[in-house]
Amino acid sequence: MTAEAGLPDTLRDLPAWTPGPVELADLELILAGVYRPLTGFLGSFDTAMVIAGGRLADGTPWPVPVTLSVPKELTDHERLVLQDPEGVPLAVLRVTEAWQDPTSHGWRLAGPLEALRAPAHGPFHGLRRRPDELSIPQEPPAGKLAQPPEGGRPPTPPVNKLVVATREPLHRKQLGQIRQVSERLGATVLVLPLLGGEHDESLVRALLGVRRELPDGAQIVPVPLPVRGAEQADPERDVQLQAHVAAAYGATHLLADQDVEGTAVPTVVPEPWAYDADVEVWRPVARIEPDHVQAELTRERLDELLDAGEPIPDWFTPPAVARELALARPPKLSRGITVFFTGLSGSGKSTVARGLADALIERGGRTVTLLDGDVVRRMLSSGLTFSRADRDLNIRRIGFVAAEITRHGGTAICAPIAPYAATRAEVRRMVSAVGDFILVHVSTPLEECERRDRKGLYAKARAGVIPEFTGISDPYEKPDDADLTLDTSRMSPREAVDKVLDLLVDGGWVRPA
Ligand SMILES: Nc1ncnc2c1ncn2[C@@H]1O[C@H](COP(=O)(O)OS(=O)(=O)O)[C@@H](OP(=O)(O)O)[C@H]1O
Ligand SMILES: Nc1ncnc2c1ncn2[C@@H]1O[C@H](COP(=O)(O)OP(=O)(O)O)[C@@H](O)[C@H]1O
Repeated sequence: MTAEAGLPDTLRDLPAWTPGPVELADLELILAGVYRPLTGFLGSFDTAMVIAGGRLADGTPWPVPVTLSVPKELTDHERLVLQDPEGVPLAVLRVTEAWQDPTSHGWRLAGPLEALRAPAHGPFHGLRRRPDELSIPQEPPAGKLAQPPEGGRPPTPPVNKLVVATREPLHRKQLGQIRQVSERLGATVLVLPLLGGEHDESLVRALLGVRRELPDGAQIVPVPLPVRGAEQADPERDVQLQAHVAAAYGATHLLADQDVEGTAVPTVVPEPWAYDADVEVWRPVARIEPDHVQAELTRERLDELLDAGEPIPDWFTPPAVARELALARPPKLSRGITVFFTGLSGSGKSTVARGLADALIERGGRTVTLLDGDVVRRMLSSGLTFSRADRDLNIRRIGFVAAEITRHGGTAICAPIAPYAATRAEVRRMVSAVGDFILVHVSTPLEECERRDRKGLYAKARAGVIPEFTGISDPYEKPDDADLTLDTSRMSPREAVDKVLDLLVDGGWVRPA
């Protein structure tokens, strides 16, 4: 890595691009040597071979396509600066191939990377380590040192290293299993929190909170390894990638839920454990008396307890972990939520949204921000037109603000037309990552909206004075994923508001009146 200086003169004229979150994580791991033998992003042939058979073109096993998407405009340059989301240059890509993905037809660039600067890390940056920065050699666990042969050099002690790569906190069961496996293998333990979710800091805190319950000397090193997109989300290949990462960090074994063949280091699947409720300890199922009661807390039950704000039992997880679970999934009554109205102009979105905001404020207990279509157009999105691109940008801006409000436990009520399903889905994804999202389709028929014509816009649209008018000369894609549908030609505004309130009360987000 070069020193923290500005961009070298020779690179200033190169085009720059900010890769997506998974690609940035890949870039960091390539530069850190964690993805060796990869030295850059893959080309079309390597990618096809990896997808088809889990091997690079030269036969080296590699589980997932590590590729870089770019807009077409960037495909005819020899070099490209890759930067972080704040625009800080991280690396230079020497382009060896520009290629088009055969399925999505999106453009990709391949080629080796040259590091410019180590990526800046936020919270817990002090824990990050590249493999070459780990404190090696590590001491073998006490009692495992072989005796030196007489007169000869002492042999290097066989040191096993168990890597536990996880996107979830460790509960009492997993902690017991890790202690058992590491003892059996005579292994030191390295926990790799796999970052890339909305609750990264919470995950790291939850793992630091159980440090004392891990085998002595266990290290915790966060590694950016987000879950890949749907088309690549294959649990076996994820384990294989984790095994590559583990190998780079010197692992001899990787703890896994399932045995996977051909991994870079062997996987170890712990034997099943359960809570022996009679003697109040976790232990291997095989060692629980047949007449004893075994307990487990399912994921569904855990979520129910968290949603209701009820305590997580101490037998299941240590208090430090329970605290983090509650922070990552707050009780529904205080969890952030976005209620997103969509529908034609004049369908009643603003009227119902305003009525809902008033009702929630009157009840108390929730902070409310109303992002009405017209108001947003004046403030956040002034200057935007009603072209498809501008409407999408407008909705994304609303989604961004709504997601921030939701992240901080607020209630965002949005009421734009939002005519395109794909953009609405994008907003649903953004918000759902940090809280809850409810889509309300105000499905009032066009004829009724046009009859109301509160602002005289339909008349102008029919006369051709306003072009690209939704429902007249521009499309509206009806949602098929609405959580509630309201046809306001058949109900009063009060009834419409009550239907949304009922949904919020039934779902647990709002206290019954
Ligand atoms: N061409 C065209 N098409 C649709 N609507 C138009 C247009 N020109 C102006 N208006 C007025 O703008 C309001 C819709 O803005 P939105 O931001 O909600 O639209 S979008 O979601 O970006 O499509 C909409 O307000 P509402 O009636 O509250 O929906 C209209 O008053
Ligand atoms: N049940 C109802 N819900 C909402 N609006 C209604 C209803 N019945 C009649 N209206 C009237 O329809 C018009 C809807 O306008 P508005 O709320 O601004 O719609 P939008 O925001 O979708 O453009 C208002 O004049 C409102 O009084």
